[in-house]
Amino acid sequence: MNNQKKFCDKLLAAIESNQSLLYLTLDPQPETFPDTLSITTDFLAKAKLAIDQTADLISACKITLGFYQSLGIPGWELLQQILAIIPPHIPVILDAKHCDLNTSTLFAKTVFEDWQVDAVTLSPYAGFDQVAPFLLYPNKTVFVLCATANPTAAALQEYPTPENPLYLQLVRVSQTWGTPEKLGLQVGVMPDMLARIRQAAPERLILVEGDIPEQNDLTEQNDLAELLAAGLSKNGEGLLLPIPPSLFASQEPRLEIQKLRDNINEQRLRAIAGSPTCELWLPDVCFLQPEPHRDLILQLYDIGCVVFGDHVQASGAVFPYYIDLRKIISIPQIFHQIVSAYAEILKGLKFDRIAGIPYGSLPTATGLALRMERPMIFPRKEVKTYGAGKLIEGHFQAGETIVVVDDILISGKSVMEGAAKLKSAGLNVEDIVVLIDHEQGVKDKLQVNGYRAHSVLALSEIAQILYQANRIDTEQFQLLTAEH
Ligand SMILES: O=P(O)(O)OC[C@H]1O[C@H](OP(=O)(O)OP(=O)(O)O)[C@H](O)[C@@H]1O
Ligand SMILES: O=C(O)c1cc(=O)[nH]c(=O)[nH]1
Repeated sequence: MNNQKKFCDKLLAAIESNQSLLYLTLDPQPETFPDTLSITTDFLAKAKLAIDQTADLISACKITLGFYQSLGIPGWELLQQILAIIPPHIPVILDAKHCDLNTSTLFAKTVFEDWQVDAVTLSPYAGFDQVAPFLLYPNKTVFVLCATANPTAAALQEYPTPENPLYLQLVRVSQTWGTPEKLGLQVGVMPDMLARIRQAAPERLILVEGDIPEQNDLTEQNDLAELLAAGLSKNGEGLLLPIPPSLFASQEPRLEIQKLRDNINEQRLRAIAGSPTCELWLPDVCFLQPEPHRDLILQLYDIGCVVFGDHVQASGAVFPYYIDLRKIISIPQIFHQIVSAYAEILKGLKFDRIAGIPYGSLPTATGLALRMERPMIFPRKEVKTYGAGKLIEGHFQAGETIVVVDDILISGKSVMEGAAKLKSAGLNVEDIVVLIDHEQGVKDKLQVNGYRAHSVLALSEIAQILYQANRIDTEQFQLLTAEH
Protein backbone atom coordinates (compact mmCIF):
# COMPACT_ATOMS: atom_id res chain seq x y z
CA MET A 1 0.00 0.00 0.00
CA ASN A 2 1.33 3.43 -0.90
CA ASN A 3 1.34 5.37 2.33
CA GLN A 4 3.13 8.35 0.84
CA LYS A 5 0.05 9.72 -0.85
CA LYS A 6 -2.32 11.91 1.10
CA PHE A 7 -5.70 10.41 1.99
CA CYS A 8 -7.51 13.30 0.35
CA ASP A 9 -5.47 13.04 -2.89
CA LYS A 10 -6.03 9.30 -3.05
CA LEU A 11 -9.72 9.76 -2.37
CA LEU A 12 -10.14 12.49 -4.97
CA ALA A 13 -8.30 10.40 -7.56
CA ALA A 14 -10.54 7.39 -6.82
CA ILE A 15 -13.72 9.53 -6.89
CA GLU A 16 -12.59 10.97 -10.21
CA SER A 17 -11.54 7.75 -11.91
CA ASN A 18 -14.45 5.62 -10.62
CA GLN A 19 -16.94 8.50 -10.65
CA SER A 20 -18.19 7.31 -7.30
CA LEU A 21 -18.94 8.51 -3.77
CA LEU A 22 -19.55 4.94 -2.63
CA TYR A 23 -17.36 3.07 -0.21
CA LEU A 24 -17.13 -0.66 0.38
CA THR A 25 -17.43 -1.98 3.92
CA LEU A 26 -15.25 -5.02 4.63
CA ASP A 27 -16.54 -6.33 7.95
CA PRO A 28 -16.67 -9.96 9.12
CA GLN A 29 -20.11 -9.72 10.71
CA PRO A 30 -21.08 -13.03 12.30
CA GLU A 31 -24.79 -12.66 11.50
CA THR A 32 -24.05 -12.57 7.77
CA PHE A 33 -22.23 -15.91 7.96
CA PRO A 34 -24.05 -19.25 7.92
CA ASP A 35 -23.00 -21.66 10.69
CA THR A 36 -21.52 -23.98 8.06
CA LEU A 37 -18.76 -21.47 7.27
CA SER A 38 -15.91 -20.30 9.42
CA ILE A 39 -15.80 -16.52 9.52
CA THR A 40 -12.04 -16.31 9.95
CA THR A 41 -11.25 -18.52 6.98
CA ASP A 42 -14.17 -17.80 4.64
CA PHE A 43 -14.46 -14.04 5.06
CA LEU A 44 -11.27 -13.42 3.12
CA ALA A 45 -12.71 -15.04 -0.02
CA LYS A 46 -15.95 -13.09 0.42
CA ALA A 47 -14.01 -9.84 0.77
CA LYS A 48 -11.87 -10.63 -2.29
CA LEU A 49 -14.99 -11.18 -4.34
CA ALA A 50 -16.55 -7.93 -3.10
CA ILE A 51 -13.38 -6.04 -3.98
CA ASP A 52 -13.23 -7.63 -7.46
CA GLN A 53 -16.86 -6.73 -8.04
CA THR A 54 -16.50 -3.11 -6.95
CA ALA A 55 -12.88 -1.96 -7.40
CA ASP A 56 -13.90 0.37 -10.25
CA LEU A 57 -17.14 1.46 -8.57
CA ILE A 58 -15.92 2.73 -5.20
CA SER A 59 -13.79 5.56 -3.88
CA ALA A 60 -12.78 3.99 -0.52
CA CYS A 61 -12.94 0.91 1.69
CA LYS A 62 -14.01 1.01 5.33
CA ILE A 63 -13.01 -1.54 7.92
CA THR A 64 -14.72 -1.68 11.33
CA LEU A 65 -12.07 -2.58 13.86
CA GLY A 66 -14.50 -4.00 16.45
CA PHE A 67 -15.51 -6.93 14.22
CA TYR A 68 -11.90 -8.01 13.83
CA GLN A 69 -11.05 -7.45 17.51
CA SER A 70 -13.93 -9.64 18.58
CA LEU A 71 -12.44 -12.60 16.66
CA GLY A 72 -9.31 -12.55 18.80
CA ILE A 73 -5.93 -13.46 17.31
CA PRO A 74 -7.42 -14.91 14.09
CA GLY A 75 -9.23 -11.57 13.71
CA TRP A 76 -5.93 -9.65 13.83
CA GLU A 77 -4.48 -11.98 11.20
CA LEU A 78 -7.59 -11.55 9.07
CA LEU A 79 -7.28 -7.78 9.33
CA GLN A 80 -3.73 -7.90 7.94
CA GLN A 81 -4.88 -10.14 5.10
CA ILE A 82 -7.77 -7.83 4.26
CA LEU A 83 -5.52 -4.76 4.30
CA ALA A 84 -3.16 -6.55 1.91
CA ILE A 85 -5.82 -7.28 -0.73
CA ILE A 86 -7.24 -3.77 -0.97
CA PRO A 87 -5.89 -2.23 -4.19
CA PRO A 88 -3.29 0.45 -3.35
CA HIS A 89 -5.17 3.23 -5.13
CA ILE A 90 -8.25 2.76 -2.91
CA PRO A 91 -7.94 4.67 0.39
CA VAL A 92 -8.69 2.70 3.55
CA ILE A 93 -10.68 4.16 6.43
CA LEU A 94 -10.39 2.32 9.73
CA ASP A 95 -13.64 2.72 11.65
CA ALA A 96 -12.21 2.53 15.15
CA LYS A 97 -14.12 5.36 16.88
CA HIS A 98 -11.07 5.55 19.08
CA CYS A 99 -11.63 7.61 22.21
CA ASP A 100 -8.82 7.26 24.70
CA LEU A 101 -6.36 9.99 25.51
CA ASN A 102 -3.74 7.70 27.05
CA THR A 103 -3.44 5.42 24.04
CA SER A 104 -3.93 7.91 21.20
CA THR A 105 -0.25 8.34 20.34
CA LEU A 106 0.39 4.61 20.28
CA PHE A 107 -2.82 3.83 18.46
CA ALA A 108 -2.11 6.50 15.82
CA LYS A 109 1.34 4.96 15.25
CA THR A 110 -0.10 1.46 14.94
CA VAL A 111 -2.86 2.30 12.49
CA PHE A 112 -0.99 4.84 10.37
CA GLU A 113 2.57 3.48 10.43
CA ASP A 114 2.16 -0.27 10.94
CA TRP A 115 -1.19 -0.94 9.29
CA GLN A 116 -0.82 1.99 6.89
CA VAL A 117 -4.49 2.83 6.75
CA ASP A 118 -5.25 6.24 5.27
CA ALA A 119 -7.88 7.52 7.68
CA VAL A 120 -9.40 6.67 11.04
CA THR A 121 -12.63 7.49 12.82
CA LEU A 122 -12.44 9.00 16.32
CA SER A 123 -14.96 9.67 19.01
CA PRO A 124 -14.44 13.27 20.16
CA TYR A 125 -15.34 13.10 23.82
CA ALA A 126 -11.79 13.28 25.16
CA GLY A 127 -11.23 16.53 23.26
CA PHE A 128 -8.51 17.90 21.06
CA ASP A 129 -5.64 16.30 23.02
CA GLN A 130 -6.94 12.91 22.01
CA VAL A 131 -7.28 13.85 18.33
CA ALA A 132 -3.96 15.73 18.04
CA PRO A 133 -1.65 12.66 17.84
CA PHE A 134 -3.53 11.54 14.72
CA LEU A 135 -3.34 14.97 13.12
CA LEU A 136 0.45 14.90 13.36
CA TYR A 137 0.54 12.52 10.39
CA PRO A 138 0.56 14.89 7.42
CA ASN A 139 -0.89 12.44 4.87
CA LYS A 140 -3.61 11.00 7.03
CA THR A 141 -7.14 12.12 7.85
CA VAL A 142 -9.43 11.68 10.82
CA PHE A 143 -13.21 11.53 10.82
CA VAL A 144 -14.78 12.76 14.03
CA LEU A 145 -17.99 11.02 15.02
CA CYS A 146 -20.68 13.72 15.25
CA ALA A 147 -24.08 12.13 15.24
CA THR A 148 -25.40 8.59 15.01
CA ALA A 149 -28.82 7.35 13.91
CA ASN A 150 -29.27 5.34 17.08
CA PRO A 151 -32.56 6.60 18.60
CA THR A 152 -31.30 6.57 22.20
CA ALA A 153 -28.37 8.80 21.20
CA ALA A 154 -30.79 11.71 20.79
CA ALA A 155 -30.77 12.30 24.56
CA LEU A 156 -27.11 13.22 24.27
CA GLN A 157 -26.79 14.47 20.72
CA GLU A 158 -29.67 16.90 21.01
CA TYR A 159 -28.78 18.14 24.45
CA PRO A 160 -29.61 20.76 25.73
CA THR A 161 -32.22 21.58 23.06
CA PRO A 162 -32.91 20.26 19.57
CA GLU A 163 -32.53 23.87 18.32
CA ASN A 164 -29.01 24.18 19.69
CA PRO A 165 -27.83 20.58 19.93
CA LEU A 166 -24.54 19.22 21.21
CA TYR A 167 -23.77 17.61 17.85
CA LEU A 168 -23.59 21.03 16.17
CA GLN A 169 -21.31 22.33 18.90
CA LEU A 170 -19.16 19.29 18.23
CA VAL A 171 -19.01 20.20 14.55
CA ARG A 172 -18.03 23.79 15.35
CA VAL A 173 -15.32 22.75 17.80
CA SER A 174 -13.86 20.05 15.57
CA GLN A 175 -13.68 22.56 12.69
CA THR A 176 -11.01 24.33 14.73
CA TRP A 177 -9.01 21.13 15.27
CA GLY A 178 -7.87 20.51 11.72
CA THR A 179 -8.14 21.64 8.12
CA PRO A 180 -10.87 20.15 5.90
CA GLU A 181 -8.20 17.92 4.32
CA LYS A 182 -7.18 16.51 7.70
CA LEU A 183 -10.48 16.32 9.52
CA GLY A 184 -13.86 15.09 8.29
CA LEU A 185 -17.08 14.23 10.10
CA GLN A 186 -18.85 10.90 10.58
CA VAL A 187 -22.63 11.02 10.59
CA GLY A 188 -25.42 8.43 10.64
CA VAL A 189 -28.14 8.11 7.99
CA MET A 190 -30.40 10.97 9.10
CA PRO A 191 -31.28 13.57 6.49
CA ASP A 192 -32.38 16.23 8.99
CA MET A 193 -29.21 16.12 11.04
CA LEU A 194 -27.09 15.74 7.94
CA ALA A 195 -28.61 18.92 6.49
CA ARG A 196 -27.85 20.89 9.65
CA ILE A 197 -24.32 19.53 9.81
CA ARG A 198 -23.75 20.34 6.14
CA GLN A 199 -24.97 23.86 6.75
CA ALA A 200 -22.61 24.28 9.70
CA ALA A 201 -19.68 22.68 7.86
CA PRO A 202 -20.04 23.35 4.13
CA GLU A 203 -16.34 22.59 3.66
CA ARG A 204 -16.07 19.19 5.42
CA LEU A 205 -16.06 15.68 4.01
CA ILE A 206 -18.83 13.65 5.67
CA LEU A 207 -18.50 9.91 6.08
CA VAL A 208 -22.03 8.54 6.22
CA GLU A 209 -22.45 5.47 8.37
CA GLY A 210 -25.35 3.02 8.28
CA ASP A 211 -27.75 1.62 5.73
CA ILE A 212 -28.46 4.20 3.05
CA PRO A 213 -31.67 4.00 1.00
CA GLU A 214 -31.04 2.18 -2.28
CA GLN A 215 -33.27 4.35 -4.38
CA ASN A 216 -35.36 7.46 -4.66
CA ASP A 217 -38.80 6.89 -3.37
CA LEU A 218 -40.55 9.81 -1.83
CA THR A 219 -43.23 7.52 -0.46
CA GLU A 220 -40.58 5.68 1.53
CA GLN A 221 -39.49 7.05 4.87
CA ASN A 222 -35.93 6.87 3.67
CA ASP A 223 -35.37 8.46 0.33
CA LEU A 224 -31.94 8.51 -1.30
CA ALA A 225 -32.55 11.85 -3.02
CA GLU A 226 -33.48 13.45 0.30
CA LEU A 227 -30.33 12.11 1.96
CA LEU A 228 -28.15 13.39 -0.88
CA ALA A 229 -29.84 16.79 -0.97
CA ALA A 230 -29.16 17.08 2.76
CA GLY A 231 -25.52 16.02 2.68
CA LEU A 232 -23.93 16.91 -0.64
CA SER A 233 -21.82 20.03 -0.73
CA LYS A 234 -22.69 22.83 -3.15
CA ASN A 235 -20.34 21.35 -5.72
CA GLY A 236 -22.00 17.93 -5.53
CA GLU A 237 -19.25 16.37 -3.42
CA GLY A 238 -18.33 16.09 0.25
CA LEU A 239 -20.06 12.77 1.01
CA LEU A 240 -18.87 9.19 1.28
CA LEU A 241 -21.70 6.66 1.25
CA PRO A 242 -21.64 2.96 2.14
CA ILE A 243 -22.79 0.35 -0.36
CA PRO A 244 -25.89 -1.20 1.29
CA PRO A 245 -25.06 -4.85 2.17
CA SER A 246 -28.37 -5.98 0.64
CA LEU A 247 -27.00 -5.20 -2.82
CA PHE A 248 -24.44 -7.99 -2.41
CA ALA A 249 -27.30 -10.41 -1.76
CA SER A 250 -29.02 -9.47 -5.03
CA GLN A 251 -28.81 -11.57 -8.23
CA GLU A 252 -26.43 -9.16 -9.90
CA PRO A 253 -24.58 -7.20 -7.22
CA ARG A 254 -22.28 -5.35 -9.60
CA LEU A 255 -25.15 -4.14 -11.73
CA GLU A 256 -27.11 -2.98 -8.69
CA ILE A 257 -24.11 -1.15 -7.25
CA GLN A 258 -23.46 0.48 -10.61
CA LYS A 259 -27.12 1.63 -10.72
CA LEU A 260 -26.81 3.11 -7.24
CA ARG A 261 -23.57 4.87 -8.15
CA ASP A 262 -25.13 6.34 -11.31
CA ASN A 263 -28.24 7.41 -9.44
CA ILE A 264 -26.06 9.21 -6.88
CA ASN A 265 -24.14 10.88 -9.70
CA GLU A 266 -27.38 12.14 -11.26
CA GLN A 267 -28.32 13.71 -7.92
CA ARG A 268 -24.85 15.21 -7.71
CA LEU A 269 -25.33 16.88 -11.08
CA ARG A 270 -28.69 18.21 -9.90
CA ALA A 271 -27.07 19.59 -6.74
CA ILE A 272 -24.45 21.41 -8.83
CA ALA A 273 -27.03 22.75 -11.29
CA GLY A 274 -29.16 24.07 -8.41
CA SER A 275 -26.30 25.79 -6.58
CA PRO A 276 -25.41 29.39 -7.23
CA THR A 277 -21.73 29.69 -8.11
CA CYS A 278 -21.40 32.80 -5.98
CA GLU A 279 -23.72 32.45 -3.06
CA LEU A 280 -23.71 35.20 -0.48
CA TRP A 281 -23.33 33.71 2.95
CA LEU A 282 -23.88 35.87 5.97
CA PRO A 283 -21.17 35.24 8.52
CA ASP A 284 -21.82 34.05 12.02
CA VAL A 285 -19.07 36.10 13.63
CA CYS A 286 -19.69 37.58 17.03
CA PHE A 287 -17.46 40.54 17.70
CA LEU A 288 -18.11 40.26 21.43
CA GLN A 289 -16.28 36.94 21.61
CA PRO A 290 -12.89 37.03 23.38
CA GLU A 291 -11.26 35.96 20.08
CA PRO A 292 -13.57 37.45 17.45
CA HIS A 293 -11.17 36.76 14.61
CA ARG A 294 -10.46 33.12 15.29
CA ASP A 295 -12.90 31.80 12.66
CA LEU A 296 -11.62 34.23 10.08
CA ILE A 297 -7.98 33.35 10.71
CA LEU A 298 -8.64 29.62 10.48
CA GLN A 299 -10.59 30.08 7.27
CA LEU A 300 -7.83 32.21 5.75
CA TYR A 301 -5.34 29.49 6.57
CA ASP A 302 -7.60 26.72 5.28
CA ILE A 303 -7.96 28.39 1.88
CA GLY A 304 -4.16 28.64 1.59
CA CYS A 305 -3.49 32.29 2.45
CA VAL A 306 -0.46 31.43 4.62
CA VAL A 307 2.32 29.63 2.80
CA PHE A 308 5.78 28.67 4.01
CA GLY A 309 9.13 28.63 2.18
CA ASP A 310 11.34 31.52 1.06
CA HIS A 311 9.34 34.23 -0.71
CA VAL A 312 10.34 37.62 -2.04
CA GLN A 313 8.08 40.32 -0.60
CA ALA A 314 6.83 43.44 -2.40
CA SER A 315 9.61 45.36 -0.62
CA GLY A 316 12.29 43.02 -2.06
CA ALA A 317 13.05 41.41 1.31
CA VAL A 318 12.96 37.61 1.52
CA PHE A 319 10.82 36.03 4.29
CA PRO A 320 10.34 32.30 4.99
CA TYR A 321 6.57 32.68 4.41
CA TYR A 322 4.10 34.63 2.34
CA ILE A 323 0.63 35.85 3.18
CA ASP A 324 -1.29 35.46 -0.06
CA LEU A 325 -4.49 37.43 0.26
CA ARG A 326 -5.39 37.33 -3.42
CA LYS A 327 -7.45 34.17 -2.86
CA ILE A 328 -10.15 35.77 -0.73
CA ILE A 329 -12.04 37.36 -3.61
CA SER A 330 -12.95 33.91 -4.96
CA ILE A 331 -14.63 32.78 -1.74
CA PRO A 332 -17.60 35.07 -1.18
CA GLN A 333 -18.34 34.07 2.39
CA ILE A 334 -14.80 34.82 3.53
CA PHE A 335 -14.64 37.98 1.46
CA HIS A 336 -17.89 39.07 3.07
CA GLN A 337 -16.46 38.57 6.58
CA ILE A 338 -13.37 40.52 5.62
CA VAL A 339 -15.30 43.47 4.25
CA SER A 340 -17.39 43.44 7.46
CA ALA A 341 -14.26 43.50 9.58
CA TYR A 342 -12.81 46.49 7.67
CA ALA A 343 -16.20 48.23 7.89
CA GLU A 344 -16.14 47.96 11.70
CA ILE A 345 -12.94 50.04 11.70
CA LEU A 346 -14.00 52.48 8.98
CA LYS A 347 -17.22 53.23 10.91
CA GLY A 348 -15.18 55.05 13.53
CA LEU A 349 -13.20 57.19 11.06
CA LYS A 350 -13.96 60.50 9.32
CA PHE A 351 -13.51 60.44 5.54
CA ASP A 352 -15.12 61.51 2.29
CA ARG A 353 -13.87 58.77 -0.02
CA ILE A 354 -12.24 55.37 0.13
CA ALA A 355 -9.05 54.69 -1.83
CA GLY A 356 -7.81 51.15 -2.52
CA ILE A 357 -4.13 50.43 -3.19
CA PRO A 358 -3.86 48.45 -6.44
CA TYR A 359 -4.18 45.74 -7.28
CA GLY A 360 -4.78 43.57 -4.22
CA SER A 361 -7.07 45.99 -2.39
CA LEU A 362 -9.24 47.22 -5.22
CA PRO A 363 -11.91 44.52 -4.70
CA THR A 364 -11.97 45.22 -0.94
CA ALA A 365 -12.22 48.98 -1.45
CA THR A 366 -15.05 48.37 -3.94
CA GLY A 367 -16.88 46.14 -1.43
CA LEU A 368 -16.44 48.75 1.29
CA ALA A 369 -17.60 51.60 -0.94
CA LEU A 370 -20.79 49.70 -1.72
CA ARG A 371 -21.32 48.56 1.86
CA MET A 372 -20.70 52.00 3.39
CA GLU A 373 -22.23 53.94 0.53
CA ARG A 374 -19.14 56.09 0.13
CA PRO A 375 -17.44 56.94 -3.17
CA MET A 376 -14.23 55.20 -4.16
CA ILE A 377 -11.11 56.32 -5.97
CA PHE A 378 -7.69 54.74 -6.47
CA PRO A 379 -4.17 55.90 -7.19
CA ARG A 380 -2.81 54.02 -10.19
CA LYS A 381 0.17 51.75 -9.76
CA GLU A 382 1.50 52.85 -13.16
CA VAL A 383 0.15 55.75 -15.17
CA LYS A 384 -1.13 54.75 -18.60
CA THR A 385 0.60 56.26 -21.59
CA TYR A 386 -2.70 56.37 -23.45
CA GLY A 387 -6.33 57.35 -22.71
CA ALA A 388 -6.80 59.97 -19.98
CA GLY A 389 -3.35 59.18 -18.52
CA LYS A 390 -4.53 59.84 -14.97
CA LEU A 391 -2.60 59.18 -11.78
CA ILE A 392 -5.81 58.88 -9.76
CA GLU A 393 -8.92 57.17 -11.09
CA GLY A 394 -12.41 58.19 -10.04
CA HIS A 395 -13.99 61.51 -9.17
CA PHE A 396 -12.78 63.66 -6.28
CA GLN A 397 -12.27 67.24 -5.17
CA ALA A 398 -9.09 68.65 -3.71
CA GLY A 399 -9.36 69.14 0.05
CA GLU A 400 -11.37 65.97 0.65
CA THR A 401 -10.26 63.42 3.21
CA ILE A 402 -9.44 59.96 1.97
CA VAL A 403 -9.15 56.76 3.97
CA VAL A 404 -6.60 54.43 2.36
CA VAL A 405 -7.36 50.71 2.34
CA ASP A 406 -4.76 48.03 1.72
CA ASP A 407 -4.59 44.31 2.43
CA ILE A 408 -1.29 43.98 4.26
CA LEU A 409 1.35 46.23 5.79
CA ILE A 410 4.82 44.75 5.47
CA SER A 411 7.28 47.65 5.07
CA GLY A 412 4.56 50.27 4.59
CA LYS A 413 6.12 51.35 1.28
CA SER A 414 3.05 50.63 -0.88
CA VAL A 415 0.55 52.52 1.26
CA MET A 416 2.90 55.47 1.69
CA GLU A 417 3.48 55.68 -2.06
CA GLY A 418 -0.29 55.47 -2.68
CA ALA A 419 -1.00 58.11 -0.05
CA ALA A 420 1.69 60.38 -1.52
CA LYS A 421 -0.02 60.20 -4.94
CA LEU A 422 -3.36 61.14 -3.38
CA LYS A 423 -1.77 64.02 -1.48
CA SER A 424 -0.10 65.29 -4.65
CA ALA A 425 -3.64 65.84 -5.99
CA GLY A 426 -4.58 67.98 -2.98
CA LEU A 427 -6.31 65.24 -0.97
CA ASN A 428 -5.85 64.68 2.78
CA VAL A 429 -4.82 61.24 4.00
CA GLU A 430 -4.78 60.60 7.73
CA ASP A 431 -5.98 57.03 8.19
CA ILE A 432 -4.75 53.82 6.62
CA VAL A 433 -6.71 50.59 7.24
CA VAL A 434 -5.33 47.12 6.47
CA LEU A 435 -6.44 43.55 7.06
CA ILE A 436 -3.07 42.36 8.37
CA ASP A 437 -0.37 44.28 10.21
CA HIS A 438 2.94 42.52 9.89
CA GLU A 439 3.94 44.45 13.05
CA GLN A 440 7.64 44.92 13.77
CA GLY A 441 7.26 48.69 13.98
CA VAL A 442 5.56 49.41 10.66
CA LYS A 443 2.64 51.25 12.30
CA ASP A 444 5.12 53.46 14.19
CA LYS A 445 6.90 54.16 10.94
CA LEU A 446 3.62 55.28 9.38
CA GLN A 447 2.89 57.46 12.39
CA VAL A 448 6.22 59.21 12.01
CA ASN A 449 5.16 59.93 8.42
CA GLY A 450 1.85 61.41 9.57
CA TYR A 451 -0.56 58.47 9.17
CA ARG A 452 -2.67 56.58 11.70
CA ALA A 453 -2.62 52.90 10.80
CA HIS A 454 -5.43 50.53 11.81
CA SER A 455 -5.52 46.78 11.26
CA VAL A 456 -8.07 44.00 11.62
CA LEU A 457 -5.47 41.33 12.41
CA ALA A 458 -1.86 41.27 13.59
CA LEU A 459 0.58 38.66 12.33
CA SER A 460 1.39 37.56 15.91
CA GLU A 461 -2.34 36.99 16.57
CA ILE A 462 -2.58 34.92 13.39
CA ALA A 463 0.46 32.86 14.42
CA GLN A 464 -0.92 32.30 17.92
CA ILE A 465 -4.35 31.15 16.75
CA LEU A 466 -2.95 28.88 14.04
CA TYR A 467 -0.56 27.34 16.53
CA GLN A 468 -3.25 26.80 19.17
CA ALA A 469 -5.50 25.22 16.54
CA ASN A 470 -2.69 22.91 15.50
CA ARG A 471 -2.68 24.28 11.95
CA ILE A 472 1.04 25.10 12.20
CA ASP A 473 3.86 23.45 14.10
CA THR A 474 6.35 25.06 16.48
CA GLU A 475 8.88 25.73 13.74
CA GLN A 476 6.30 27.47 11.56
CA PHE A 477 5.07 29.46 14.57
CA GLN A 478 8.63 30.64 15.18
CA LEU A 479 9.04 31.60 11.51
CA LEU A 480 5.91 33.75 11.64
CA THR A 481 6.88 35.46 14.88
CA ALA A 482 10.65 35.94 14.35
CA GLU A 483 12.12 39.38 13.57
CA HIS A 484 12.42 40.06 9.82
O1 LIG B 1 4.09 47.14 2.96
P1 LIG B 1 4.76 46.67 1.70
O2 LIG B 1 6.16 46.21 1.93
O3 LIG B 1 4.64 47.67 0.61
O4 LIG B 1 4.01 45.35 1.25
C1 LIG B 1 2.62 45.24 1.20
C2 LIG B 1 2.09 45.46 -0.20
O5 LIG B 1 2.46 44.36 -1.03
C3 LIG B 1 1.34 43.87 -1.73
O6 LIG B 1 1.17 44.48 -2.94
P2 LIG B 1 1.95 44.03 -4.25
O7 LIG B 1 3.04 45.02 -4.52
O8 LIG B 1 2.34 42.63 -4.16
O9 LIG B 1 0.97 44.29 -5.42
P3 LIG B 1 -0.46 43.78 -5.89
O10 LIG B 1 -1.43 44.32 -4.88
O11 LIG B 1 -0.59 44.49 -7.16
O12 LIG B 1 -0.48 42.31 -6.01
C4 LIG B 1 0.18 44.23 -0.82
O13 LIG B 1 -1.03 44.31 -1.53
C5 LIG B 1 0.58 45.55 -0.21
O14 LIG B 1 0.15 46.62 -1.01
O1 LIG C 1 0.08 41.12 -1.11
C1 LIG C 1 0.27 40.33 -0.21
O2 LIG C 1 -0.63 39.63 0.21
C2 LIG C 1 1.65 40.24 0.38
C3 LIG C 1 2.64 41.07 -0.04
C4 LIG C 1 3.90 40.93 0.54
O3 LIG C 1 4.84 41.63 0.23
N1 LIG C 1 4.07 39.97 1.49
C5 LIG C 1 3.08 39.16 1.86
O4 LIG C 1 3.31 38.27 2.72
N2 LIG C 1 1.88 39.30 1.29
